[in-house]
Amino acid sequence: MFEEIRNSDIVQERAILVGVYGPETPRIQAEEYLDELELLTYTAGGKTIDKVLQNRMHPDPSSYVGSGKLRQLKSMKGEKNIDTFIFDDDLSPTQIRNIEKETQAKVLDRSGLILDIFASRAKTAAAKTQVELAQLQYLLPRLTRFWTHLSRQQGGIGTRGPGESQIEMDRRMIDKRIATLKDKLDKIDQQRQTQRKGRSEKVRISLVGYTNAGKSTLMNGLTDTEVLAENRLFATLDSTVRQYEIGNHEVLLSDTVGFIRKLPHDLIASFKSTLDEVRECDILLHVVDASSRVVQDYIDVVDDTLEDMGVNDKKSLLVFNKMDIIDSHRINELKRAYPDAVFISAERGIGLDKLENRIKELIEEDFVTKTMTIPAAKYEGVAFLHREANILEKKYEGSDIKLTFSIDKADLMRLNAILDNIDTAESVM
Ligand SMILES: Nc1nc2c(ncn2[C@@H]2O[C@H](COP(=O)(O)OP(=O)(O)OP(=O)(O)O)[C@@H](O)[C@H]2O)c(=O)[nH]1
Ligand SMILES: [Mg+2]
Repeated sequence: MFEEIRNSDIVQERAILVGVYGPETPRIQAEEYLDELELLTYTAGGKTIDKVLQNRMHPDPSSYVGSGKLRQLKSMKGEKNIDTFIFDDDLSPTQIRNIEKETQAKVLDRSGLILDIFASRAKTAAAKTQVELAQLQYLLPRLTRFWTHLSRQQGGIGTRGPGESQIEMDRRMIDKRIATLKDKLDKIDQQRQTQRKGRSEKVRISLVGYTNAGKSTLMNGLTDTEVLAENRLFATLDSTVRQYEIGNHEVLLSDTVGFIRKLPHDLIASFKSTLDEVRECDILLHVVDASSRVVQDYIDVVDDTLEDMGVNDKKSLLVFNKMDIIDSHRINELKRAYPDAVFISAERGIGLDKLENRIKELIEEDFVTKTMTIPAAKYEGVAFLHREANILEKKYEGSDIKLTFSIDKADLMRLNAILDNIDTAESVM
């Protein structure tokens, strides 16, 4: 009995997905987008019953699709017992209101859906605060609709929404909450900056990429840890950092939130603290799901998002993942198109050695090998080298120590400052 009630509670919301195609978005691309929207809907706990695409020059400003299509949606709602229409683009408050009025169903747009997923998946305090901030910023311009919606539920059809003054009051309340959340995020930000300072000597590598590309699986494969990886979008919402070694280099590898086409702008802004890990790293590993039909689209979305975040001059390596599920013909095609990329299967552990070698090469690009004879009195310099450099050879010559080491160029400058330019220094490379 109890079980039955539980089951009826978790009946999935039944949704129809709606998109448009036309001169700017060819049909095949629009179909791919709706497939992605279906995965988003599934991630949010909904079930896609049908997908509807309309050929239009532009989305209709008052109702996104044309009025004929809107009537069709309405009749589909009755026939297929639909709860919700989910639109692939962001809708204006007016569009949402008009579509809801005509179809008498719940209407969601892409940003609303993504925010909902983020809200349900946020686990850490930081992620929760960041999502709430983005949600309120999304809600603010839509407040009128929100209220008419509420009052309809409370007072039945025909009840008028609350007066302007009540909306105004609510707006002020939300503004206040937004300010509080921003304060809270500033504090989290400061804490994280302090944490990051403490580990500045290590090479920092960030995994970035489209959601579901396999970033967390790769993190697990490289570092032998267990971060959550699953076939839903946005499995990871906060960043996780793991220390690990490549060659002789100590590396901090971070896994973070994935990107998606049309990620709501408020969301990127409020995830600043999480994404600082990416902003401040030395090397980006851009993970791509090679089994996708639209690989370059995914790469572009990630590159554009990085640019929006102000990240554009980092060393980066393209990593094509999921090689185990694509055929050799396609692999060759990709290898020709992306000659500098590394091809792996994070899940099967294929190609990880090669990937590590490439990472090592990238790290060492910035390294120089030096031999120096350091007088024992300059022990601070010796200590610095033990901390920051790879010591390749060490010989005692009387009270002096002769060291051969490889070191990051920036650290070499710091070393020179410490040693006050010892004149016995000689370069090997
Ligand atoms: N076939 C195959 N599947 C893989 C591979 N790597 C990851 N996957 C699957 O892809 C899905 C997503 O993997 P995740 O590691 O969670 O992806 P992510 O990039 O961290 O995703 P988000 O955190 O959601 O942005 C999971 O179902 C993995 O099992 C691979 O090499 N081959
Ligand atoms: Mg992940």
